[in-house]
Amino acid sequence: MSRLPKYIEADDVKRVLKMTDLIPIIEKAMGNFSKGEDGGVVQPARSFIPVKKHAGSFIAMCAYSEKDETLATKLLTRYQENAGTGIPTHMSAIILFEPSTGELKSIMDGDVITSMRTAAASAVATKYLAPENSKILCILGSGDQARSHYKSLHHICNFEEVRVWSPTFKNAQDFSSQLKSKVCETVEEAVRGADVIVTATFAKQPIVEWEWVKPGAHINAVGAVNKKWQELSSELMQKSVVHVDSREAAMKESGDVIISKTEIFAEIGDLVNGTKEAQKEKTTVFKSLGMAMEDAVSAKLVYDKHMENQ
Ligand SMILES: NC(=O)c1ccc[n+]([C@@H]2O[C@H](COP(=O)([O-])OP(=O)(O)OC[C@H]3O[C@@H](n4cnc5c(N)ncnc54)[C@H](O)[C@@H]3O)[C@@H](O)[C@H]2O)c1
Ligand SMILES: O=C(O)[C@@H]1CCCCN1
Repeated sequence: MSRLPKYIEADDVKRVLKMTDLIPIIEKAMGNFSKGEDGGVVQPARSFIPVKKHAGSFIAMCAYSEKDETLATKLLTRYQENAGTGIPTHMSAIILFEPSTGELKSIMDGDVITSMRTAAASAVATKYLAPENSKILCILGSGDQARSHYKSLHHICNFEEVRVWSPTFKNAQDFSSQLKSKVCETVEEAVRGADVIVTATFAKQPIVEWEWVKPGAHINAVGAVNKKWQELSSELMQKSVVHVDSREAAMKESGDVIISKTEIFAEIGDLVNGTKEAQKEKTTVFKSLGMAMEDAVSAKLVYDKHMENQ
């Protein structure tokens, strides 16, 4: 008997997905991922198809987690030139299967999950790596990820000040009128003295320099997902203790890691599992690339909560 998969639209994803539920689930998923075969996660390298004619990319990301009983793929487009047109720069759908039978369970919006699970992964990194009593948050970029990070990181630290910088001043002003923050005119002004820094931009060349960063600060570097792009200077990468979500992906996809030839200290999952020690007192970087595994556990959470309400 064939059954129709459940379609779950963005508003319904938003209604059931709560950051307080998501952060611990992503933390556990990052831990399982870093256990290798014992973690029961299968996550092949993702495929990028360049749509050169239109300056876009199509990305396919698949994962299975035995422990979480979830099997899913996210299909996503990234069209940077959509910025300012009213069409988002990232758009996606997640397809969820039942691992025990292979049945197609659901097709759901992937945009809300991409925003929230990326910010949740940075929240996990920040929990382990931010200096004690972090008070100043700096956000570079004012788009979708900048906004979701503003929300997720407030679950981890009691910030007294949030600073925002964006290449288009008006975008930073709009951000600040919606999410309480101070607009900065330069990256340097935003970064100096901050305890936690988020880089969530489409920069292709480094925008943050080592000398601006407060010793011991923690940086969540979310953009520059391309082997030729950098958000952080090579000096900053080399002098910081660098963490990633997936070593394998970082060596393949991260210009911040590849160009700087920096040494990766740990995956965030290693900190979760206690196999590597978090060095909170040092200047730390979490180079985030995003994992299919994060989408798969988030999609299962959304599906289960959505079906409870049916
Ligand atoms: N690590 C992950 O899991 C993950 C997930 C989703 C998105 N991303 C990446 O995060 C970044 C932000 O994504 P988003 O969804 O917020 O995009 P967005 O389009 O909503 O926002 C992009 C931001 O970058 C700024 N920007 C554009 N060009 C720039 C430049 N040359 N220098 C500095 N800033 C520039 C824009 O003004 C805007 O504030 C992108 O690089 C995206 O690919 C990473
Ligand atoms: O993990 C993700 O969902 C995104 C896809 C776009 C590039 C950055 N990472």
